[in-house]
Amino acid sequence: RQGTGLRKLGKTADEFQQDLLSNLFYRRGTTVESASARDAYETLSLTVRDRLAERRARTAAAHYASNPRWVYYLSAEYLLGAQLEQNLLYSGTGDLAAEAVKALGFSLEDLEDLDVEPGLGNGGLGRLAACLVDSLATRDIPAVGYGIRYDLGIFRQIITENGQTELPDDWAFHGNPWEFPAPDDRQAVGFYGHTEPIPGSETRKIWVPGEIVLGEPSHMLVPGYGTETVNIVRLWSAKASEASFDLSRFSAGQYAEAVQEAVRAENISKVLYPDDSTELGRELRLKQQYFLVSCSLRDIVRRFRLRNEGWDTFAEKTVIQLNDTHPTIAIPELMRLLVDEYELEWDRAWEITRKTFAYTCHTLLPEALETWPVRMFEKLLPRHLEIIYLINMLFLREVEARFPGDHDRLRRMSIIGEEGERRVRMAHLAVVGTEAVNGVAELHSKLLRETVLDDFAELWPAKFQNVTNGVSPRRFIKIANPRLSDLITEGLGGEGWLRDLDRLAELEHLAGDASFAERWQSIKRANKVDLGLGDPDSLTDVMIKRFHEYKRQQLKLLHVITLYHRIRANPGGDWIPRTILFAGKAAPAYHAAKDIIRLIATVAARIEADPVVSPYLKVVFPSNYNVTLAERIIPAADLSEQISLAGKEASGTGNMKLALNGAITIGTLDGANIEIRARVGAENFFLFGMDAYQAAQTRINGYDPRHFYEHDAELRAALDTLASGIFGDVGHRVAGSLLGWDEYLTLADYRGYIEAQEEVERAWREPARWTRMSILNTAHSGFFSADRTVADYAARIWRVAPVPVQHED
Ligand SMILES: CCc1ccc([C@H](C)CC(=O)N[C@@H]2O[C@H](CO)[C@@H](O)[C@H](O)[C@H]2O)cc1
Repeated sequence: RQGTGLRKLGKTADEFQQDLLSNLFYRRGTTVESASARDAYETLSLTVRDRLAERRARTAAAHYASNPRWVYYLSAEYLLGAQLEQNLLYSGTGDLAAEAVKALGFSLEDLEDLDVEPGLGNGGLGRLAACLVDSLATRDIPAVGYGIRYDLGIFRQIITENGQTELPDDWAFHGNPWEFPAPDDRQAVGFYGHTEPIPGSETRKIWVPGEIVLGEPSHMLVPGYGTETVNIVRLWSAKASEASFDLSRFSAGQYAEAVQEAVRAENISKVLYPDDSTELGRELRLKQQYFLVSCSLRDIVRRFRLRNEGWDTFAEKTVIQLNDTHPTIAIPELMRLLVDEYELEWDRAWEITRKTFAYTCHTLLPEALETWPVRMFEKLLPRHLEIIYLINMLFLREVEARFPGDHDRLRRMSIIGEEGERRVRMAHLAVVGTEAVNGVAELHSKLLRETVLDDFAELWPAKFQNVTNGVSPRRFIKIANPRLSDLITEGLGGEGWLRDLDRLAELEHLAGDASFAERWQSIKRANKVDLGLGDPDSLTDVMIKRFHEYKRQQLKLLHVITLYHRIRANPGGDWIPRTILFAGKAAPAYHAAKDIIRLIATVAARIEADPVVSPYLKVVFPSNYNVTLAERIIPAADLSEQISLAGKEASGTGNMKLALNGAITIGTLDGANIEIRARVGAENFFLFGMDAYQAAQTRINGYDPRHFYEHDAELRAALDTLASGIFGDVGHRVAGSLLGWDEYLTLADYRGYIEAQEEVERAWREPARWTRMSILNTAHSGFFSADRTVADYAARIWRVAPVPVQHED
């Protein structure tokens, strides 16, 4: 430590207090007397950050000394969640902080309410990235997450009777104490322009961009839990090059024009695209993707060349995971750097590139698989299009050799789609240019091999893998549900389970213990009281996820209407009080999903106002679902709704978080539901509906939703009520789409779903049985830890090993 400049950061309450006060004075420039809550929050954050930065310094030293193989995670989205509570837990300073801020006249809770949640993602894909970087650090694996620092994150959602309204999310409006801007690591990124041949070289070209934008990184610390490792996430924001301000126009009074180029440049990282399943093909989105990729690859190459090793070790020292197709342009970009800038031979460069990348696919929806118009590529990235053409030509030669004369196969597999407007198929480029392709749950990976990417799986079967998703047990149990966490720690004799989640299985023998079960139940009730959105003794039935017709929030709505009818038909019946909680955002341009949100809000208000039904049924829809709200809702849930049409939800991760917190799943054989049911036991899972193959067959055989309308009286009554106009024309529209095409076979699965809900009610009437099922769901969900997911990637795709970081002396 001598001469390292690393200050000894005290562990005692006094020393922590000292640090807090000196940060208030020297870094916040204020005094105890005039300190505001924001002063206290910023100061506490810096004081905690210092302790993580100290570990970061030791981590960097250990990584430099061991010259390891690095994992680089490229993702257009990260849903990191609120930072303060996590960093207090991971730095072990929670109690010290609570004491110290009291002296400033604040409580930790006050300050946690000021904590930022960087909403730099849409949903599952973005949150998975956050859970994986957390587990990479916890498993001591050297890694960097690269992303975009959007000024405006996922929109803030307001829910009224008219449905969803979107407001900009200026998440860092008050600044963000958890990041370290690093302007000295800026990278220049080119766009547009043209290419020029290089005399004597048939593969190398010069690219003369028409526009240059600067990428400025700022990194956030990613501490491991119960270990010393602190990795980083590096987020790029677009800056205009110095020369962009047009002084002559300014002095001519053309102020807007003077800054226009700067605005254009900075627009690249201005806002996150709020779509999570339909590509809109906007040029700015492709610009964002190339911006992320170009900055990150230059940074990765800079870090590699610091060690002066030859290019042949690049793929040994580097594995780059592509989080869906969004960063796939990285493949031709690395080829451009190696061939055009570092003058490697094409074949050698291609060998290195293919060995460096791996691709994770997160969807099965055809409309979510990105394809970009060739003409847009030609304009925006002319050199990359040339490189893609050459990659495709050599690839099709390989296919031709393997399947001679099979022209239809060549057309199907080509990276360039020739139907109609010519388009670059990013998923095909991702498969061709990577060493490994994986789905995110067993069924998903199987369907990828059998459907979307079947030709590629036939050509390269060994390339296709499965890595089932996982979630962070620290954020989604320890931080979200401290009561349950403490009970588990008591039951298992220590907190080891937080780093070894399979140990939850030891809870099985407590499932029959009446006092343990009683405490388990009372914790769930206390969490419901905290949530304060419904009667804590009611069955809390939760559907929390992005709105999409394949996720079938519309099916849940049909259940609500059916319950509404049943209760009105028999007001004195022995009805189980139920609180049905919806939460989630819809992409602003996804009108069918927004209709469902609006209809739910209208139905909720009508039930609330109905004296016969409201004593038994309450529909709540808290707005602006995000990571922080998820942490509040999940511990309070009894029933977890995972009712997507089988074959559509790649995995789901909310299903895992809810099961880990003792919620019992009602669901279809889709995504990771299948693996949850296999592990918690069929008797602890409410199953219904067609499986993926039956669903596909139903569509092939010709599906007539009206058949179910005509042959199911309750379904007909529910649809008639929706269409009756009492819920406005939105009800009519939703009923119309279900009776018209019903893309996701909602009506076909209705009766099975209603019967499963009746099974739910029978189980709920036996509290001991329900609590036992709840405990066993938690006990057998250890597999769904993101630590296990990372261990799978590390062993089967990344081939990396942990690098221990020594404790401070
Ligand atoms: C082009 C627009 C776009 C944007 C995002 C996406 C994501 C892939 C959508 C997404 O978040 N997928 C979800 O990923 C989770 C993590 O693997 C899975 O658990 C979910 O099942 C899957 O829907 C697709 C298309």
